[in-house]
Amino acid sequence: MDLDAITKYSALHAKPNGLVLQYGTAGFRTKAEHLDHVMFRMGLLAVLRSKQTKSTIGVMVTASHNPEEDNGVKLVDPLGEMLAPSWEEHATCLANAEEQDMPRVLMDISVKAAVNLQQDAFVVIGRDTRPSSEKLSQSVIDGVTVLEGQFHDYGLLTTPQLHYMVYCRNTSGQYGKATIEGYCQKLSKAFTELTKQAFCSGDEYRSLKVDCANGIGALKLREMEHYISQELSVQLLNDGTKGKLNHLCGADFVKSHQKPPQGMEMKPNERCCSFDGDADRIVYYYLDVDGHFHLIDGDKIATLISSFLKELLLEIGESLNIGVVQTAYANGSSTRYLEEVMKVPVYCTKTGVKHLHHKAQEFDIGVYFEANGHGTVLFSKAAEIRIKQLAKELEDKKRKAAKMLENVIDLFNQAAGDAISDMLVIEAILTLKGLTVQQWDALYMDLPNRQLKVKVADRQVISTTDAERQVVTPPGLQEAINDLVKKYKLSRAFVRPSGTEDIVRVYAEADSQVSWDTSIKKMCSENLTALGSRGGSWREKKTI
Ligand SMILES: CC(=O)N[C@H]1[C@@H](OP(=O)(O)O)O[C@H](CO)[C@@H](O)[C@@H]1O
Ligand SMILES: [Mg+2]
Repeated sequence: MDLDAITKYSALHAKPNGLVLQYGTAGFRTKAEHLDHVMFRMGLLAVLRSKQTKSTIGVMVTASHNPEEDNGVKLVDPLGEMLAPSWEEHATCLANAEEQDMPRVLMDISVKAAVNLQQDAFVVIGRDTRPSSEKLSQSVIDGVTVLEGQFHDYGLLTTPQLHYMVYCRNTSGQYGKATIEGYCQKLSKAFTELTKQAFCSGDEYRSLKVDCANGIGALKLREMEHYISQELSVQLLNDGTKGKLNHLCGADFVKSHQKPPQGMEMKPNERCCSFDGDADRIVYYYLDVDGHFHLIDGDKIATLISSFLKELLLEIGESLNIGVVQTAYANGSSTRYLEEVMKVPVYCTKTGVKHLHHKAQEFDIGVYFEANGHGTVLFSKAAEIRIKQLAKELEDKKRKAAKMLENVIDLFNQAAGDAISDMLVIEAILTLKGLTVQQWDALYMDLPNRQLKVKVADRQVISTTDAERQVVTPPGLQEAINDLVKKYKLSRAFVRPSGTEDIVRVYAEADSQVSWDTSIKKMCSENLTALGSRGGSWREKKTI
């Protein structure tokens, strides 16, 4: 390690004194102007991680659904997964080291993690469409180069596409070709094969309006468009030609405001969807004939997908185990429907896709989605081999079902939740099952629910257990929630500190009772105000 060169180049990406950031659920995220040193240092860290794992490591420059002025960065591990927790800690230490200490901290990390500095390193880089992203990704490259790592800059990519590239490169192309063309070809081939099997694919199944949040999703869906145009016509809105990234549009806006994005003209019963700013989340929605807005979130996406997979497994008569992974934010109706009607086991993990992804790896087929629309399906290697074998051995209807499963495996991005891939899966399932968006929505009725953001002096005084569903500290808070919950039917409430914002999140759901709403607010003001609350605002989903 050439410490002189590192010191010299680091000075060109100097850290503002006193700035402290944490590698959180989604990497580092803050105002773009504070991130130059973080990018340079993440370039350095990616080289160390690459040397340690003897694999290609990814660096994605994006702040997903945050406002355009923000930016962020996250590292992608060898099989396209999120960075390992011990390296998240290294990332935080390195980003926060004051300028003069940085080379020493870097050395410490390489010693602690037993990095062989003689090993070659290779880093791939992608970025979203934010005005600040190009310059910031250049700072990542500076970090990689000063440690003599090699790199490939993919330029503009969706976050899941970068995960895909990393996965492809570390499996010698077995997962697919590590190019945009390879990505489009793999997905479109699986999509075409699948939809070919449909009996009915009338016009209503063939067109879809997509709100691209004025982000990278628009560019990448355009590239995919001509590969799938025979089967599906997509109309792109908020494609970045006029509006501002994530402003009044995108999956996060639609999910949290429960209304259509700006720029989307919807006819009754027309199927529409929204991507978020880096195209790793998707939600669907429509207006009914009375003009009421209906959101179809990650929970209902997981339900549609798992019921389809279960039917195919029944058809081929193979007892592969299937599990659905959710977080505490999943609507109680979805959990009940999956467990009681579909008889699928459901598991709850902490918030953040890395937790869901990890749990989903325990099953032959692991379906995971956050309510906000981030998710995918993972197939174990053994399940994949078995399905491929059955697609050759079985006959007639069984063979057809096995072939469909084979294509479904290829259509899902198994490295990360992917709006483009999920959209194609959903469109294929709706076509194959001959379902309209209303029929899909009618699988179950969401319980009315609320989310509240409360500012407190120090959100870390709240600690939780049981996948964040129970409060441990401060004392008394869980008892207050228990007292409240037992008075209402089908009610559930929990409080946890956010991992991405300086706030505490309160979630509550119950069947329709006006007083529940008032009671929850009262509980919050009595218990959270004691923590130095600075008030909060309800995000309404449905009126109780
Ligand atoms: C309730 C909610 O939607 N929480 C989001 C949000 O996490 P918080 O820790 O709740 O701030 O951002 C995460 C990263 O994007 C996402 O994974 C998660 O689902
Ligand atoms: Mg995102």
